[in-house]
Amino acid sequence: MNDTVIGVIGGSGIYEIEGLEGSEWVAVDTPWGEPSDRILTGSLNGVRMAFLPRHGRGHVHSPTTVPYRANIDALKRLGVTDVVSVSACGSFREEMAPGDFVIVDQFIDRTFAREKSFFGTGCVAHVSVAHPTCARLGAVAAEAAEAAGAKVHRGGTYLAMEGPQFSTLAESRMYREVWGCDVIGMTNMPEAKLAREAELCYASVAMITDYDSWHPDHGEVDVSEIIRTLMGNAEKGRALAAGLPGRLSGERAACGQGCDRALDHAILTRPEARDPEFVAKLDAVAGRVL
Ligand SMILES: CSC[C@H]1O[C@H](OP(=O)(O)O)[C@H](O)[C@@H]1O
Ligand SMILES: Nc1ncnc2[nH]cnc12
Repeated sequence: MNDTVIGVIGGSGIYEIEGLEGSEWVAVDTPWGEPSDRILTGSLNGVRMAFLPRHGRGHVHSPTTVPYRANIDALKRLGVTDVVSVSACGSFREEMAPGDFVIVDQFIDRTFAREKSFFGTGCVAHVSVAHPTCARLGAVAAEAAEAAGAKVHRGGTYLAMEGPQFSTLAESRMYREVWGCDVIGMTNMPEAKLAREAELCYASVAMITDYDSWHPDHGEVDVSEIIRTLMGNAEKGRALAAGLPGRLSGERAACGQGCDRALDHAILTRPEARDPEFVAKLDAVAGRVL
C-alpha cells in the first residue's frame, strides 16, 4: 500500500499550521484551475503532511468561489491519502456549545452554485456518498481533538448552505426542528463529495462558533464573535493537526470502508465512448481506474 500522507484543509481563521519539518509552500497546477493558495508541505513524526487554507491566506475566497475541485485534485496530486477538514460552524443543539468540536458524519447539501463533480460529459461516474465521511479517520480526529483538550461530540449532521449570508430565523428553525441537523456551515459540500470521487478518506471537524439564529438566548450570528471563538480555539486546532500523524501509521492499509476504492464500479461511460481530452483531466483523481 501507499504511505499515509495527511492533508489538512483549514477553514475560517486557520491559515497555516506550525511545526512541520522541512516546510515549504508549494504551488500546484491542476486541470481545474488554481487551488485556493499554495500548499504548505512538510512532515511531522515522520509522516508527510500537506496543509491548504480553504479560503486562501488573507481569506480571499468566499464559500461559493472556493475552488473545491482544484483543492482536492491538488491534494491528491501531492499524494495525500487522508483529508481532515476543519471548519467554523454554527450549532443547532444546546449541548453543542461554542468552543466544542463535532466530528461530522452526515451532510444535507443545500449548495447550488458550485461545481460538484470531477466527472461529466465524456466520462460519467456515480459514486456513493451514503456514508460521506471516513469513520476510521473521524475516530482518529476525535482522539486527537480530545487529546488537545477539546470537548468532542462524535457524530453530527452538517447542513451545507450556499451563503454568504447567514440563515434566516425560519431557515434556522427548519434545519434544526424539521430536518434534524446539528451544525451548519458553508463549505463542506461539495468538498466531501469531491474527496470521495478522488478516493480520499475524508473527515470533518466542526469547530462550533455560534448558535446560528434559532437560540432565544443568543443574538444573531456575527463574524467578529465567530472569529473571537475561533481564536480562543486556535491552540486546540493546531494541537489537533499535530496529533494526527502519531495516530495514523506511516504505512497505510486499505480503508475498511472502501473510501480509497470508491471508483471501482462507478464509471459508466464505455472506454471507447470516453472523451480523451476530458479523461486526461482526470489523471490525478481517477488515474487508478482509467
Ligand atoms: C467566518 S463566518 C462564515 C464562514 O466560516 C465558515 O468557513 P469554513 O467552513 O471554511 O471554516 C463558514 O462555512 C463560512 O464560509
Ligand atoms: N451560523 C453559521 N452559519 C453558516 N456558517 C457558519 N460558520 C460559522 N457559523 C456559521
